[in-house]
Amino acid sequence: MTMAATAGRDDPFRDPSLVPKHTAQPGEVAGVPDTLAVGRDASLTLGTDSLVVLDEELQDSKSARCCGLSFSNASKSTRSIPFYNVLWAEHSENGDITIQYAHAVSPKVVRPAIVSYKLDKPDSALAEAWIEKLLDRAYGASQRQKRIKVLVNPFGGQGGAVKMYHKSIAPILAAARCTLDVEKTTHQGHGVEIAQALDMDAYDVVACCSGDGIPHEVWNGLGKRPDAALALHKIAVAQLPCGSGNALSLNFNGSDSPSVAALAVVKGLRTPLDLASVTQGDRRTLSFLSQSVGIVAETDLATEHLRWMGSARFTFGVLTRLLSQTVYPADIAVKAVCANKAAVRDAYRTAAAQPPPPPGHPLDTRPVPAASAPLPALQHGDINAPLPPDWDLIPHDKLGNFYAGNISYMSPDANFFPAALPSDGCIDLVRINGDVPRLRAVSILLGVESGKFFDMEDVDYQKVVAYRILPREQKDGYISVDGERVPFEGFQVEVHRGLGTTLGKNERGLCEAKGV
Ligand SMILES: Nc1ncnc2c1ncn2[C@@H]1O[C@H](COP(=O)(O)OP(=O)(O)OP(=O)(O)O)[C@@H](O)[C@H]1O
Repeated sequence: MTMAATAGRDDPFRDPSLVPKHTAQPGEVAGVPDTLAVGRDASLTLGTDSLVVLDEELQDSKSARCCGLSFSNASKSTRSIPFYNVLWAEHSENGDITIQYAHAVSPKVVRPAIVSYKLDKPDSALAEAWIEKLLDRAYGASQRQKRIKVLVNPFGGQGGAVKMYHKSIAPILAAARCTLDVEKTTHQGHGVEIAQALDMDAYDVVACCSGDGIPHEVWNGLGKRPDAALALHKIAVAQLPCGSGNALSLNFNGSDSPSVAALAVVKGLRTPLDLASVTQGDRRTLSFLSQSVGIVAETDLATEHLRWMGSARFTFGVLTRLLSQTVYPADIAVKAVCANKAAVRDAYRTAAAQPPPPPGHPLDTRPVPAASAPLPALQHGDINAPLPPDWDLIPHDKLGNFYAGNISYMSPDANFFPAALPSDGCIDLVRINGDVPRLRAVSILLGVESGKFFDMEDVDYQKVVAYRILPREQKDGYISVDGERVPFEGFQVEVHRGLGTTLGKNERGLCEAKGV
């Protein structure tokens, strides 16, 4: 991402007043100058992608260090702050203009910083109009001053969520003038209860300082309400990564670093997200991330005792099972939309080539559901209904990995579903046989990290709108829905296009991942 750290690369001799003029966008205040003179030798200019601070005193002023500006090259008098990093700006009666921004301390850490200057001649109308223009560039179509219900799971990840929230997240949200209502989860399922009772008119976002478990609970809580469709549409669920699995943040904030994710949430665009109904027994659960049966589920859920290994735990777990060529027989029926990789790639490229909304226009153009609309009815029945006549139940005797994903990244180095489109109404389904020769199996595992996975011949990859899977010949085993263990019995999944809402960086609503 472009951050304040790039400031040092700017040409120190460039005259910011010569920065190409930005074309006025609808809603922008016409006639407001891009450059404000702030003192004898200083100016603030709205450049193409950043706010350019020209200040002769930056060359030797140590006091300006408290402003958080970078002094890697003390001879420079020009610094730029990417608009993306600008959090807030305001002015006082006596002509002070104060700009708060997220300063990149390192690629994984941003901290709030301030630049403050006095206008040459106090002019409230000018200051106000210029600040409006700056905030317009800084936020674009993203809502300013979001009202956020923050849920902190004190036991998420290594148990450091409360500390991470106060140290890395809250300062960024506060600097952006978000309205915050913070609550710690006190027990399992608390996220469901909070979302179920949430005052929908009081918040725009529920941000979870947690792993993927709390977002899963929040979407399910919203889904239990009598006004589920409206609640899922109105309330964006985001993650401020503080857990052991932070896939939601990796895919939409482009990072699993708490402070960088906080900035992404501040700047996030409302992004429609498919949610899938998983029916099992007589239960119906919403899934935003994944369902897995076989090697991934077993590795994820059966290796808790290896947590001390950190991220190597997963690789180790998969390797031991690959080498023993474990199979997990099942009968599977799918309703496919893209039945082969060529069709999948085509669908991805078509979506990725769509023009983004015009500047200032929202990405989310879904119609608002009626206030009384509940969760959508199942189009294909549940797991207990007869198999829809156009689905075939196909025996998979050698199944090794059954993995269905709604978004791309499952963990930091695993872009497992590179073709995933968050609101295409499909879930991406990967199937790999468990009896592939060991060396090839290992190369598949390595292919996930290297990005070659999708094209490997042993990897079956489809886009489906619904499926049913019935495990066979195993007394017990592991099934994971969004990383949580569910009973070992058959289940059916049906995708609801754009039923949920998250916040994302991508102007086309795509995941922050390399596609296909
Ligand atoms: N105060 C609490 N005490 C015990 N469990 C809680 C509490 N708050 C939340 N939980 C539960 O913790 C689970 C995991 O949460 P989360 O996803 O935040 O963390 P994680 O570290 O990524 O998860 P995991 O333990 O699954 O790896 C959720 O199922 C949630 O219900």
